[in-house]
Amino acid sequence: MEGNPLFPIFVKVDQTNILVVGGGFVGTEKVGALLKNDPRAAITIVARDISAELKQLVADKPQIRLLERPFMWDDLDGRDLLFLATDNPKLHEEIKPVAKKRGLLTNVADTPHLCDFYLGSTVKKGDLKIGISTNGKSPTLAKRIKEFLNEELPDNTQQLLDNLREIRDRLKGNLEEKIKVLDGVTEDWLKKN
Ligand SMILES: C[C@@]1(CC(=O)O)C2=NC(=C\c3[nH]c(c(CCC(=O)O)c3CC(=O)O)Cc3[nH]c(c(CC(=O)O)c3CCC(=O)O)/C=C3\N/C(=C\2)[C@@H](CCC(=O)O)[C@]3(C)CC(=O)O)/[C@H]1CCC(=O)O
Ligand SMILES: NC(=O)c1ccc[n+]([C@@H]2O[C@H](COP(=O)([O-])OP(=O)(O)OC[C@H]3O[C@@H](n4cnc5c(N)ncnc54)[C@H](O)[C@@H]3O)[C@@H](O)[C@H]2O)c1
Repeated sequence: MEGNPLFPIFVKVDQTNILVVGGGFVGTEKVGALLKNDPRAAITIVARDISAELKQLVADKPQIRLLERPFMWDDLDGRDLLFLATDNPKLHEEIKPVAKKRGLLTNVADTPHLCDFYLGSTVKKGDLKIGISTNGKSPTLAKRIKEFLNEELPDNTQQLLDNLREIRDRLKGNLEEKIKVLDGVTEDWLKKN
């Protein structure tokens, strides 16, 4: 396969039932990434020990459930997405095929071959969100591209989006005519900024 075959989607994590197994460094990173995108994210965390940092991160989020005990098979019931982030790779190998059979999409810390999906590096300017993937080749490069885009994207991006929405709502005519006008309005945006 040449190039990056991953299909990007943007998930509504406030209406997704997410299970994170493991509450150490990596578990905290994954929960942090979910909450940074949407503080309403619906997450259950099950871990033998949940770190003080993770407890603090979710302290003001009543929709997050903390289960401080070892993983049990029933924990998979009703989940949509699964993150495996324990320090026990054997446990991950065991859980993954069962999760797959039950139709769950799984991300396994540090184990690309067991992942159904990867997390991307994300850039956010108001309503604009850009997801970056290097197909697992270099998360460090993804981070650098994120920093570059954060720096270079104009500060008026949200204003432009709001204006475009207004223009779009006001425009009469068929879709083709609308696209023509909206293309015209945005043509020089990045060049001017
Ligand atoms: C988006 C982000 C979210 C997150 O998960 O935090 C993310 N990694 C981030 C950072 C980061 N991760 C690592 C470093 C250290 C330096 C380096 O290795 O480059 C840095 C950089 C840093 O921290 O500066 C270590 C690492 N990561 C993976 C492996 C395993 C392997 O490659 O085999 C190892 C080696 C572990 C080891 O050797 O011990 C694997 C994955 N990491 C991914 C995502 C997926 C691919 C995304 C893509 O295609 O680009 C994938 C495949 C699976 C997944 O995790 O979903 C976040 C983006 C940065 C940001 O936005 O700030
Ligand atoms: N620490 C890093 O910088 C880093 C970076 C990339 C990948 N990794 C990998 O990610 C994995 C997790 O690393 P970490 O640093 O988060 O480890 P950690 O020791 O900080 O956390 C492990 C977590 O798993 C929980 N756990 C272990 N067995 C369990 C079970 N049976 N049921 C429920 N919870 C259980 C522990 O209680 C703890 O909360 C490791 O495989 C590691 O190699 C670590």
